Amino acid sequence: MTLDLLLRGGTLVTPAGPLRADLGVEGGQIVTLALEIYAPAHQEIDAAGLHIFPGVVDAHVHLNEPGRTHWEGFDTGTRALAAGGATSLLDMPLNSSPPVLNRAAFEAKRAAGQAHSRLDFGLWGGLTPLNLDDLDELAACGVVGFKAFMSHSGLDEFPAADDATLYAGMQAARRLGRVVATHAESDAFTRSLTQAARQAGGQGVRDYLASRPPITEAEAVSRALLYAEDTGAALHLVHLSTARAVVLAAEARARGVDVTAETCPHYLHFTAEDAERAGPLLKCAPPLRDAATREALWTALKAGQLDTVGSDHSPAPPELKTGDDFFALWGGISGAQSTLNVLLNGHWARGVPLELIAAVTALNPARRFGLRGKGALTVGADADFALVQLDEAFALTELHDRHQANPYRGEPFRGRVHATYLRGQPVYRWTAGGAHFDGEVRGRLLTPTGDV
Ligand SMILES: NC(=O)N[C@H]1NC(=O)NC1=O
Ligand SMILES: [Zn+2]
Ligand SMILES: [Zn+2]
Repeated sequence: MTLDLLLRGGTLVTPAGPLRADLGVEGGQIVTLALEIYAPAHQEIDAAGLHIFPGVVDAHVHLNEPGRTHWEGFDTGTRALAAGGATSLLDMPLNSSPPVLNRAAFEAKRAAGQAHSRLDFGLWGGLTPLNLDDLDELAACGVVGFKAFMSHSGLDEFPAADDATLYAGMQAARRLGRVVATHAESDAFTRSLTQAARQAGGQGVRDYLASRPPITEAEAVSRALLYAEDTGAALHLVHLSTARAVVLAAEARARGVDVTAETCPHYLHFTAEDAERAGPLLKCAPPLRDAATREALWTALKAGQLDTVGSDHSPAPPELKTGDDFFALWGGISGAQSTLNVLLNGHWARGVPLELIAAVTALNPARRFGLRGKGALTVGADADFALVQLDEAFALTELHDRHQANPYRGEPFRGRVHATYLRGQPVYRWTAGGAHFDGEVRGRLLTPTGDV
């Protein structure tokens, strides 16, 4: 047997911890793992001194193609993801246009992904009052789950799910064997607090932060958990920004609710004070919180109470991030490239184990969304991995997403991604000469196997 590729001398980040081992690839899959592999190979890579992470499965990105490719698209978005060590992504049903609310919109986005995605991609369908009748056909198309907003989404074409819609959507999702993901902020709270702030003439960053206090998240999370408990649906709480919400999820899980919790790198890396300084680049919903909350999220992560970390990469053109009225600016953070790096900073500064980083960025999202062959460095899995020089310090200056403005620009990190491989082929390589992307587009549609 001649292997296609042999990685020699690296340290694999396995679920049981870092392990010095060689890794052999054939036909795009990992076919052998051993302390030393003697089989001949067409290509050998000296991975001595490098850590090999399972490719990041970013379950929360907004690539916005078709329809808003000038905000972000599959080509630029997947370049940034690959440079950050990602090999798979799950794209949200908005802010592409039309949003993925039915079969035709699914097919349009699938075609765009197949034409332009450098990475394997799965698609979320939307759950809104407009498309309860379309959930069955979206499931048949292969959506990984249904995403609902419990407050205004920022786009009128993707209306928030009222309580009855969310409940009915969960009943359908349970029947269809799909996860429901919620953007859990209370519409009643956010709407009235926003209105009150604006009526009082508030239009600054502090006014915005104050209009979405932690109770707006806790209240919506509680309601979503109650509905999941009642319907038996699988619930994925995206972008939790407070430890209180994480605790609510953990308590529900302890009493048998099928719930997983995501946070995002920006809640682990930045604070409200950073937002006050940096302004529009750090506008997001839920908003950034204080330093104590950030610390509590790291603690929850280390305690295993956060299942996944997704980027919620949601960029917009500079003109939508410019203006005096902070409420009117686009809310969304450009973070596709930096998820693994934020977590590696947590490894260095807070002792987050490498295998936990691999779990929240790869294994857990792959399992939760039924992505067979993804998420771990095991024999039979797709040969998706990132080669990382763990102790290499650098400032993030080369960003590959569509727009240059990025809150992570210049941030100090330690742990540089030197190469990313998808199904045994390089998609990204970093050398002293700079970044190199493989010319070919090979992304495949990922559909859930059903074991959610
Ligand atoms: N529509 C959209 O991308 N919204 C995202 N942006 C953000 O900051 N929070 C979100 O849910
Ligand atoms: Zn959201
Ligand atoms: Zn999002």
